[in-house]
Amino acid sequence: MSRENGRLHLWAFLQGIGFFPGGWRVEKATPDAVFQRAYYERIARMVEDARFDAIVFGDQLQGRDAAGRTPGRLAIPTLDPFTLLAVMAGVTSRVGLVATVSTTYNEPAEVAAKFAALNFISEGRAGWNIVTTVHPNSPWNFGEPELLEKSARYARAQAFVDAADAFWRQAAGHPAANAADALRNQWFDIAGTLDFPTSPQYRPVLVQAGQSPDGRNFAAQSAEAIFCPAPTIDAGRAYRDDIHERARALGRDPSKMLIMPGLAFILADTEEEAQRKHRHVLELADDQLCIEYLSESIGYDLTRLPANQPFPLDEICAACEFPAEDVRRMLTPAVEAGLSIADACRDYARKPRGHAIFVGTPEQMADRMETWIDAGACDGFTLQPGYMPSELELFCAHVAPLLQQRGLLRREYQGPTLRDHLLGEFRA
Ligand SMILES: Cc1cc2nc3c(=O)[nH]c(=O)nc-3n(C[C@H](O)[C@H](O)[C@H](O)COP(=O)(O)O)c2cc1C
Repeated sequence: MSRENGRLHLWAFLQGIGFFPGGWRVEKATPDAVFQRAYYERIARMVEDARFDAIVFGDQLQGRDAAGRTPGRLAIPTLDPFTLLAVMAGVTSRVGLVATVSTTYNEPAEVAAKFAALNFISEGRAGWNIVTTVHPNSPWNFGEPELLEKSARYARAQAFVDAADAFWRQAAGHPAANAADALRNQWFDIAGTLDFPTSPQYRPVLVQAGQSPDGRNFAAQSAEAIFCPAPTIDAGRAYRDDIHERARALGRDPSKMLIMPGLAFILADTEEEAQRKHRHVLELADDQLCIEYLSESIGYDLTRLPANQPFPLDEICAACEFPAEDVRRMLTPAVEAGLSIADACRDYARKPRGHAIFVGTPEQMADRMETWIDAGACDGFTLQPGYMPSELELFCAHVAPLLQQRGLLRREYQGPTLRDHLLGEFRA
């Protein structure tokens, strides 16, 4: 990678209101803005000025109030990523634009065509975070009773991506070697009828976040950038080594895939002030909200249970919608520690989904990022602002310039496409 491109990659994972479940209640938060075009335009310009590689939007296919379990307070909707990214493309010229899209509840020709559109109108800045959908309520929105089993979801994902790739290659005038396979499974038959001009990036950058063996193999096979939760340097290094080993076994060059662990953050001028802000955002998630939050993550209505008692593990595992063994593994430590439901849910809401959390000053955050990069724990970070937009603003204004001064982050983009930002070289 060219030095001018920096050693550290930055992606902004934007979840509407931010990372912490109580974040939308912070005085500086602007939850209403997630419905306004100007908000997305401003964020896109800010992130590009700070020289991020890309902006990413997630994908939630489940009804958040399914089974009456998670009433209104968690139900802040996520808007369609393609629409938001098209708006952002209109006010920027370099930053990458990544939409998360499921391969379990879409069809390849349709998804390939949407990404082709985003890639054209952004002049080669599109990326696809490929997910297989984990929430067990999602199938209800697609007329299906239950989620496909995980290895079947990943097998479908691989065939889906092959078919989409055949579409993009054919559209770019380079029929894929595997086009025949794609045609055989009857998923792909329209690209040949289209006459596309050449795009500066023939297909979107492929992104993945597999954790299970099936998921990691899929990521190692297909992804150019990979998200993961990594709470410590050792966890990051172990994940990166594992993916690199899987990639080598598949004949891929590991230097062509970036490992980007999630990093949530709260910033302030002093460490004490940052700690105070962190405590405040945690306090804003009251017991009721924390119990609803964990309820949604395991697919079981914990609000019906006495909050001052421990989890009745057998009762929950017999009825929860997520796989019982995963839920048992997740809740057992709290039961063994003798925690009440309220305390365990509060703990969970403090560290959502196992991601690393940084609380401190811009200088400390730059130090920490540099340490992780130097230790080979990652190639960059998928940043998840503690709440929006103020924490992202602080990062762009104060941490990004420090990273640039240290030669870690590009001062200028080296090329026009998202793939250029990842690899520091032009690859058509
Ligand atoms: C940073 C990050 C963001 C993710 N975003 C989404 C998302 O928006 N939608 C989704 O269905 N899954 C999302 N996932 C879940 C992954 O796709 C994946 O299912 C998860 O990491 C577990 O891996 P496994 O599928 O191999 O078990 C995300 C994971 C990570 C680490």
